[in-house]
Amino acid sequence: MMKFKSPPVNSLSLDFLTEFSISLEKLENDRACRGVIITSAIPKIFSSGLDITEMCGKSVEHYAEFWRAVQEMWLRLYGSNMVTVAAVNGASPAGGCLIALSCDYRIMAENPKFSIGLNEAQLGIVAPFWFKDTFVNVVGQRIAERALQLGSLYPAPEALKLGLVDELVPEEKLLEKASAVMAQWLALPDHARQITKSMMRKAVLDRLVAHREEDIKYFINFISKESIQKSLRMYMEMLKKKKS
Ligand SMILES: CC/C=C\C/C=C\C/C=C\CC/C=C/CC(=O)SCCNC(=O)CCNC(=O)[C@H](O)C(C)(C)COP(=O)(O)OP(=O)(O)OC[C@H]1O[C@@H](n2cnc3c(N)ncnc32)[C@H](O)[C@@H]1OP(=O)(O)O
Repeated sequence: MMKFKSPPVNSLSLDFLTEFSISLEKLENDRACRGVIITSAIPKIFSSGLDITEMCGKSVEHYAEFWRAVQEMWLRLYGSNMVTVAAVNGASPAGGCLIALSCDYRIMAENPKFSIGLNEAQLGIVAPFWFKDTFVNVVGQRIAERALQLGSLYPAPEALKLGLVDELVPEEKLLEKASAVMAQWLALPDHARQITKSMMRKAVLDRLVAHREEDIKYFINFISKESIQKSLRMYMEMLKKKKS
């Protein structure tokens, strides 16, 4: 089990992403480890997505390093040979949703206050093609098209209806259920499951691998625009104001 614990909201900073990728690599190379449950140690928050402060007012070099770390995390998680189960025990916007979408199975606490989705459009930014591909592979083209354009965040019951998560359980049963799902998936021979998983995901993974440097350039060019920086600053201010 991997429990995110980066207060206050498990935002995906460069350090967090680097540590996450290293942990995944270690588990992947451990022959005794066949599966991982991903959840959060922070009440009410699974992950608040990419750390917006990493994308605001930093150097081009920093943006490149940060974006490479985001790519690396996704390539490792989406391409993992292990069984991956997301036990979503709180809010899961944007990059948090990407992590859940990249797992093989998603169980969410049945709390309508917890929402999940790729809300990038609401911040005035664009979900990259590989976020979009991962989303389409889970919910299909039509739902993804609408959800991405509107930057929708769905409360848990709606997320279930759309197939964005596979099931809802009472919060106190979340880990028990995740373990039961893991046992069910691990009951199959690894090689058959792994080859099947790779067959289903390879095209989408290969697309980023083939365009990785180009994608970094796109990101830098996009995020460095003054209009985008302004949108992000306003969004951060809005988050802070919401508190007061
Ligand atoms: C042509 C172009 C083609 C292609 C494009 C190419 C590239 C693409 C370019 C860009 C794509 C970039 C992709 C980004 C994906 C992301 O993940 S963006 C992040 C989106 N995340 C969010 O919108 C979540 C925002 N947060 C919240 O909604 C709430 O904080 C949350 C519900 C998670 C928790 O609420 P609550 O418990 O009330 O906590 P607070 O809101 O009070 O937050 C506590 C403090 O944490 C700070 N914070 C929250 N989220 C973030 C974050 N994601 N990053 C950094 N900091 C965050 C918040 O400001 C509070 O700070 P404070 O205590 O006030 O100092």
